[in-house]
Amino acid sequence: MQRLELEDIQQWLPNREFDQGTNKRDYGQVLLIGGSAGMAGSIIMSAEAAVLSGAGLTTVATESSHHSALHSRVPEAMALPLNDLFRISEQIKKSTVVAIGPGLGVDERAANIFRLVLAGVEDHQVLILDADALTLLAREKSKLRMKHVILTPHAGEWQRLTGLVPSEQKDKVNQKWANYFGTTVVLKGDESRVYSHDEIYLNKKGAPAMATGGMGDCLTGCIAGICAQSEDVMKGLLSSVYLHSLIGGEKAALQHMVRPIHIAEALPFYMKKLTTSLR
Ligand SMILES: NC(=O)C1=CN([C@@H]2O[C@H](COP(=O)(O)OP(=O)(O)OC[C@H]3O[C@@H](n4cnc5c(N)ncnc54)[C@H](O)[C@@H]3O)[C@@H](O)[C@H]2O)[C@@H](O)CC1
Ligand SMILES: Nc1ncnc2c1ncn2[C@@H]1O[C@H](COP(=O)(O)OP(=O)(O)O)[C@@H](O)[C@H]1O
Ligand SMILES: [Mg+2]
Repeated sequence: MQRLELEDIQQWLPNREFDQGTNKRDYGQVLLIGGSAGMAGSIIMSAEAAVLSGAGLTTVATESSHHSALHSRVPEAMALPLNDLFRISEQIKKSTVVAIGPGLGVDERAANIFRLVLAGVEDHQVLILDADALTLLAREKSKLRMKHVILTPHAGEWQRLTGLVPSEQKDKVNQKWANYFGTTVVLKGDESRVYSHDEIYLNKKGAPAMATGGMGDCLTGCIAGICAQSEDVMKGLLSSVYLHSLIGGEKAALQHMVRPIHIAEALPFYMKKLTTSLR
């Protein structure tokens, strides 16, 4: 088991300080899919984190009735209707990272979009399955064929996927299940663990002030945005998990609870501070 440390994350986070002649297309295209009726906030929080962690272009497939809410909170993001499977499928092809699940629902439409994503994502892309996409995966219990798939369950979602109740969710068996699905797994909790094929990483940062709805949705956007700019998917993933908790933990020193959107707002400042001469 390897504990995540600040010195490692400083090396792994994307650093733009010395880039020359780049444009938005050099920093990745993120597609976020979710936010069915009543759940606009989930995918808006993901979008805010993706944009503010530095994704070059962010597109959100969400209920059309949520587009104005999305644009008023995150005008940098583009929007697609959740009902338009053709446009979602076209957007998948253009994406560096696809993240699906926050607020998506688990009805027939959600299942169709989920299948479209599983069929469309290729080995050069990163796929993140969170929230309701994990429930849809649990129904099928299928192995995933793509090279870079990240699952981000909490203990309840992991139980749905594996049948393990939280007290049975121990490292050895968790890693076996991660390997079974053919994915990297971020098992979220007060301490989060990342199970890759051959290593387990422990994140000790964070605080109970982060225990509020939407905190995982924010993490999903953060992973998507950072992985979209990272050559090495695992380094992008590990630095996202650590950074999200680092910010939450530091805010918790002054606050009873921490808003997910405030973690997103802090991302560009922390990324600059941790990766450049400002540190
Ligand atoms: N503002 C919003 O629109 C929000 C939307 N959300 C969406 O709401 C949907 C349901 O999400 P839920 O996370 O409630 O998932 P689920 O309703 O799928 O799972 C919750 C179940 O897991 C169990 N469980 C065990 N350990 C847990 C743990 N550590 N944390 C949470 N539950 C645990 C709970 O007891 C409960 O039975 C998702 O689509 C999610 O993205 C939430 O993210 C909250 C905020
Ligand atoms: N007590 C805690 N200490 C540290 N981090 C926490 C704590 N409770 C929750 N978190 C973090 O908050 C996030 C919660 O994710 P999740 O349960 O998916 O929330 P949601 O679905 O409501 O967005 C995870 O990143 C988890 O690690
Ligand atoms: Mg969640």
